[in-house]
Amino acid sequence: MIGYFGPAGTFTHQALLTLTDAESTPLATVARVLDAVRAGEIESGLVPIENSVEGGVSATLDNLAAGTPLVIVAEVLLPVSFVLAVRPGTRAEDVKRILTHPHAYAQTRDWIDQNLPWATVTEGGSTAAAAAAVAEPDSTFDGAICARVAADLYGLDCLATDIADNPDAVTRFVLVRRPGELPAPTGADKTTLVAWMHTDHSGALLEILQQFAMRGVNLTRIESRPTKKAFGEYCFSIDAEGHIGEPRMRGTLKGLHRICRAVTFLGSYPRADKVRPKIARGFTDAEYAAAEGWIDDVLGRAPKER
Ligand SMILES: O=C(O)C(=O)Cc1ccccc1
Repeated sequence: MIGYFGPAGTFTHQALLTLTDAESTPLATVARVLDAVRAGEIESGLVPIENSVEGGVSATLDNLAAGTPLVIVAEVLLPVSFVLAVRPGTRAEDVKRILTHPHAYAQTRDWIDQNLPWATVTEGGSTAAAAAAVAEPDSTFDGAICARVAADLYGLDCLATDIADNPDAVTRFVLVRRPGELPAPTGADKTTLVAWMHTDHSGALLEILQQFAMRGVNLTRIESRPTKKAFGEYCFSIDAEGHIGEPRMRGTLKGLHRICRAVTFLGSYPRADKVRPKIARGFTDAEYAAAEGWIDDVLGRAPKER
């Protein structure tokens, strides 16, 4: 059973339908999805992690960083487009109170300011939960910013469609499981991790970045997040190109383990866009293997199984 950030009609639900038609169940918050996976109540869970306008989804990044480690086994990229959904009969001038998810508001803020300057916006739940709340006859909310499917599902009318400030917005979702066998390397993979650095010396972040740079490993996302343990203390949430099964990435992870206070490995999995990294001279698997072979020769030992 796959859990997803619900209820039915969320963008996460749509992302899930592009991935599989396996049996699924909605859960009301990102934390509930991740905790249900940890508890073994569901096999895997799909949650939003990043979008092209707002950046990282803090609820997901922080829960993955701090909770019992889970691993990402797949990612989905979904173009998102928003509608303003209302109970049938509601006119634009009647839309005084809007309910939506914080990331949906962040992506439609200018449109709301320009078109409904009298409206106040409340952030909470998911976009589909907002649509369901607006559909209640005695709802205190007049409109929801959500996906068109959510408006249809909860019997609402669309007062406006395609209201995103940035029409090309894309959201990335990840499917997580309890740690176990990892997806095999495909040559177009990503690795996600959290680096908890020592804070007692200068240059600690530079040392972390060096571990990637010196092995030709490109980053696709890096964000500092508060550790929530002490004011001013941060960890780094990182996505990098490559798979832990590849020597460049293994070396990077080993290097990070040596220099960091802790490293939380959050998975190596195929990239949704299937983009293969450009591997610079000196960093290919064959060159790593040749270097190991050379050491074996120098030490006069039989080549190891690699
Ligand atoms: O609330 C939803 O529908 C979600 O799945 C989270 C979300 C919100 C806004 C853009 C993309 C994903």
